[in-house]
Amino acid sequence: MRLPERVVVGDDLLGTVGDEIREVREAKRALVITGPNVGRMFGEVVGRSLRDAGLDHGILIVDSPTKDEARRAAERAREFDVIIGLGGGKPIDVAKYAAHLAGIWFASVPTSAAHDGIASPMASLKDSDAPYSEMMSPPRIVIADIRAISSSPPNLSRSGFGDLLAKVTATKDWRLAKVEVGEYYGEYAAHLALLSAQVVMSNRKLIGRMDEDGIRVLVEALISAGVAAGIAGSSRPCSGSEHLISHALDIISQGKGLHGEKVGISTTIAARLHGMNWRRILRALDDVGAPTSFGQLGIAREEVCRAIVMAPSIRPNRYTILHKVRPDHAQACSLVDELGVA
Ligand SMILES: NC(=O)C1=CN([C@@H]2O[C@H](COP(=O)(O)OP(=O)(O)OC[C@H]3O[C@@H](n4cnc5c(N)ncnc54)[C@H](OP(=O)(O)O)[C@@H]3O)[C@@H](O)[C@H]2O)C=CC1
Ligand SMILES: O=C(CO)COP(=O)(O)O
Ligand SMILES: [Zn+2]
Repeated sequence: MRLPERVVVGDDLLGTVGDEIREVREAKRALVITGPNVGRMFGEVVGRSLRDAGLDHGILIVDSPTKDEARRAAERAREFDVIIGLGGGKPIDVAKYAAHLAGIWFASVPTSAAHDGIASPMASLKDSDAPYSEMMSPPRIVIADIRAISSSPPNLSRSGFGDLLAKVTATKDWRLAKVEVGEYYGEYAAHLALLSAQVVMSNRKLIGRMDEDGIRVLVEALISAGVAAGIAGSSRPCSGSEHLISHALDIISQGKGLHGEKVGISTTIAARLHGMNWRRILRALDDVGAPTSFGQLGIAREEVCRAIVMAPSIRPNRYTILHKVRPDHAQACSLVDELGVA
């Protein structure tokens, strides 16, 4: 099992990043990897906290989560003892991969609650051979500043809610794979991932308000889901057929919609194929104000039909309901029409 050593969740933590880093391990030089907007918003406060804690630091702005970008970051990181991934899923994934290549540890400092990669040991890099995550090491420390995350645009938190709902079908797919193809099924990791979905489902009204109380529930659930992946040793408890549809859309409809938005809507399709209550998933998305149709993300019906057909070929060795049903184009389109998610 690969788990973070320390997880700190609370208010106004960005100004304590330097002290937290020093608390976990002796370090003299920290490289902050962040995005352009987040760097502008929070780079200074984090930089000051590092200086105050006696750490020299550099800042690297990354635009896209590619392996090329992560390799460049790893080269730069050779002059540093620790990498800090500050921002959304993309800089955190680049930080994770760069730390892995450079052989140093890294800290995850999320500024949004849009995905469950905050505490997970996986990174998704976009120019890799495969359009899904690879195993790395988890962050040694996670510092989640609820106040900063609560001030992020609400569509980011709604996306995180969608990424968590996915655990309902991801864990169902995992159990199916045990029954149909004899895959290892981790009962504990599956229950933990499912719990993160159940907790946000039952707190959806609170989360929908997007205040600090609701965001805290969401962030803790995202961290828990990442821990479930750390326990399983793969993203299996967090990613099933719904993620395959979203990965296919990343290829077919590049740049449209956030990861968790696509995953959330795709969860209704996966739930329908499993014979589960898909309307409940759709209502939950609606209750927090998340998109309930691909059209809202600028993705056309035809693109969704093609993504459903493509999805089973995306990832070898991860059996899901899509591998069992293998919908053809006409069946995929009628599924989309039945659910009204086009
Ligand atoms: N490793 C894993 O286990 C997982 C990885 N992922 C990956 O994560 C990525 C998706 O992450 P996601 O966070 O949705 O996308 P991004 O990292 O692209 O973040 C989306 C946008 O939010 C902005 N942002 C972040 N925080 C704030 C804030 N506080 N205020 C204002 N704007 C903010 C970012 O700014 P800026 O431009 O500065 O970056 C960016 O423009 C995908 O690549 C996906 O594959 C998803 C799930 C799990
Ligand atoms: O997004 C993820 C979990 O939420 C990672 O899943 P993948 O391994 O399918 O990329
Ligand atoms: Zn995901």
